Amino acid sequence: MTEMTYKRHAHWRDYLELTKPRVVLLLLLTALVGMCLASPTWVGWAVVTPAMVGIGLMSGSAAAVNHLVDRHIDAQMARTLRRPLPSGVLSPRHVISFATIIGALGFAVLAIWVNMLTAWLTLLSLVGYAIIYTMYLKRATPQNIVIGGLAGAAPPLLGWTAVTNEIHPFAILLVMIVFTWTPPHFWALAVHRAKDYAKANIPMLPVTHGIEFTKTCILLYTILLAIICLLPYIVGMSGVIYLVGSSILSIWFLVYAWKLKFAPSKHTAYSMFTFSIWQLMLLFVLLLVDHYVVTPAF
Ligand code: HEM
Ligand SMILES: CC(C)=CCC/C(C)=C/CC/C(C)=C/COP(=O)(O)OP(=O)(O)O
Repeated sequence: MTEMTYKRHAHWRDYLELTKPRVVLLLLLTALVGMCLASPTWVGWAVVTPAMVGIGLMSGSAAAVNHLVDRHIDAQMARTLRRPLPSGVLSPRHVISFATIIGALGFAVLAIWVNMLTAWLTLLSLVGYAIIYTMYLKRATPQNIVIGGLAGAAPPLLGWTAVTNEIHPFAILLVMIVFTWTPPHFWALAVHRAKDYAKANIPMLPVTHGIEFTKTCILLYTILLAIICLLPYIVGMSGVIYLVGSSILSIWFLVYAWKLKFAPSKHTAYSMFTFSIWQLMLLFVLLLVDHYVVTPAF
């Protein structure tokens, strides 16, 4: 693309948009909860600050690479065509430089001030999302987001290893929660936006297997999620505040999934997508509150 086609000068907000800031904020909340649950007492800002900065920068870098790789398909979908690359506000070269700089900076922060295990695992997540999911899986299989979801689910583990420098089964349990949450989160949106994905020729589940099959998968994953959300209480990681709060959230999410399958209105799919974000956020806030209020040190 030549300079002639740029519509306006780039603004710092365009760079911020490349990092998918709201997604990264929720990822960081899950990382923070991983850090806090890794220790019975407050872990201290000396670990929390560099871990959040490093994980945040590397997630933002992964998101910017996603914008770069997807710029042609983003230009074909109503939801994404106004992004900085398809709208011609930023050039691919700008985006490559930006993603490289913040990605390398994030890795350096983790390597210097946190630990190498966390730095490598975060790099693995970056590669998982930016390369494996975006470049290959997204275009190859309707299971793209299930497998790719592992990268987005990693931050609680990254937070945990930042504190302890080891991989603990409780951290894997937190990863499993986000991993199982991802299909209903995304497929609810994909049902709402199925025509967009079909137009851009992306093999998302509603495009390849139809809306009804996708709704059944959403319901099954939501049931699985409700079961997995009981595990933190069952294994003694969390207490009764978590149990009560998470059960309410699970039932609420199940009602959405049930309604989407058996009694949908025009808005059910999008409302369920919006609720999914609140559900995950509140679930992790509950883990945090419960940890400091009722759960004895393990
Ligand atoms: C492969 C995994 C995932 C896929 C395919 C996916 C897909 C999407 C898509 C397409 C949107 C855009 C909706 C829109 O523009 O209206 C979105 C929004 C969002 N996602 Fe995900 N997501 C995934 C994982 C995650 C994870 C792991 C988190 C956080 C823990 C997350 C948090 C969010 C948030 C907060 C939004 C709202 C963003 C906004 O309002 O700008 N997502 N997701
Ligand atoms: C280092 C680390 C933890 C990396 C994970 C980074 C990350 C930003 C994960 C979020 C997953 C996500 C928003 C997928 C949507 O991509 P999409 O291309 O399907 O959606 P789009 O059409 O909105 O771009």
